[in-house]
Amino acid sequence: MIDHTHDPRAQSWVDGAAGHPDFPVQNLPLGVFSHKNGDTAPRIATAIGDHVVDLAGLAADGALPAGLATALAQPTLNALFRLAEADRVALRHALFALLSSERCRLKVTPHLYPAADVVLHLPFAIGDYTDFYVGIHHATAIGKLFRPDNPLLPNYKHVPIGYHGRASSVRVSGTQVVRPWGQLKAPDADAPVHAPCRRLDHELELGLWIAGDNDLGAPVPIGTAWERIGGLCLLNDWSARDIQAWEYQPLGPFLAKNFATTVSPWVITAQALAPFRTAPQPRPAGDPQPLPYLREEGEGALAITLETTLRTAAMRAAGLPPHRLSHGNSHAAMYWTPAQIVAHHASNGCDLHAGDLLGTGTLSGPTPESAGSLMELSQGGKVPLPLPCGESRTFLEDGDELALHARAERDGFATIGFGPCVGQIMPARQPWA
Ligand SMILES: O=C(O)/C=C/C(=O)CC(=O)CC(=O)O
Ligand SMILES: [Ca+2]
Ligand SMILES: [Mg+2]
Repeated sequence: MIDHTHDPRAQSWVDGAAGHPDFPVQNLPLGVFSHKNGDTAPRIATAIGDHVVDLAGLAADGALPAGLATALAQPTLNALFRLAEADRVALRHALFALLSSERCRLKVTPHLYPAADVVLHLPFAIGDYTDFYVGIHHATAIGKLFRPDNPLLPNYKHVPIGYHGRASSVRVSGTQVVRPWGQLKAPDADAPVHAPCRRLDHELELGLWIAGDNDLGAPVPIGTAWERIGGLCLLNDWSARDIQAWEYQPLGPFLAKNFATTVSPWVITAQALAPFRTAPQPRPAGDPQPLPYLREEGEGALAITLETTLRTAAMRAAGLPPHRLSHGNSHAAMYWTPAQIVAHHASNGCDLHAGDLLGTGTLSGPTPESAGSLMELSQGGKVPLPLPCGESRTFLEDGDELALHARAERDGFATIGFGPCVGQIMPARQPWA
């Protein structure tokens, strides 16, 4: 739904919010923060420019729709996203009015804090996490590296492929990532060794935050699947490629991917993203049409600009900014849409609940510079990438800081950003010594 909250002429009275690259008043993402000093209990917030607004505080003052006060007083977004979509639309409209109208300055100011003074938390208590594989260029490229004769398996164009991930190790942006140990077996070795991962990689993905609930046994029809997407985030499905190559058959990724998954803290709501919905890429001639339960009409796809950057310890020491590793767009990457992912996941009656997290899969574009993992960028570790400071990388080294970025942009609309999804690699621990 596109309404006046998308008017590109609207500006917030909050200092620095007008023209902010991520959080102008047209975005109004939802998240959870606590104060660095003072009261450290987590509270629900929105971001506006370089500030956050405490929504529990605003609701307690009676400045937000009364029916939302209980959900807004919780330490996570689960209760708010269990409510009907209309409630989150009402919240967006109320926040837009409060933050764009100068008359509301006095009402909001007691609840406005500089982003630098707060810490952001995981926005949901995550019940379940599933990762898909809808990036067809990634699936083809990585398939070639794992299975040279058989890159894209015959099911790919019929079924949105996924694997069940692990919710316990999902962390918010900024959390350090400890290099995992695992079983590694070089192709020419007789036996595996147990050692720290040597081929540590990132995966550039979008995360879908589920809204609402469906009962066990009750599928989600494709026509209503978008209503179950509360919002999006960036997701880094850190991947230990050497562990993965040895363990993944026949059941798929396990310890190669469940040691850490990083998400960006702000939920970019489905309402904020409405102007950036577009028709899916037409399927190439000769590709099968989706089965009826996956057939989606209209503007089900998303056009979101994506970027990854890397900063090594040497670059940090030299005061250099992060180096761009890749840039692309979700529209060029996704063979299946967000609604197809949700409808397929629930098509057997699997119940999805508010705060569940679904990863899209790595969103590599069709060109080498838009690859969403180092495995692709370094062609399986064969071609090192040159970096500033005279360094190079095939895979991540200790001290490296990897960041994902995303923006939704379209002529005639204010650009909105996701805020970064960052993780720094820490050395493997030595639990076996
Ligand atoms: O075996 C393969 O082809 C590779 C599988 C994955 O790496 C799983 C995954 O995380 C998919 C993705 O992010 O696109
Ligand atoms: Ca993945
Ligand atoms: Mg993971």
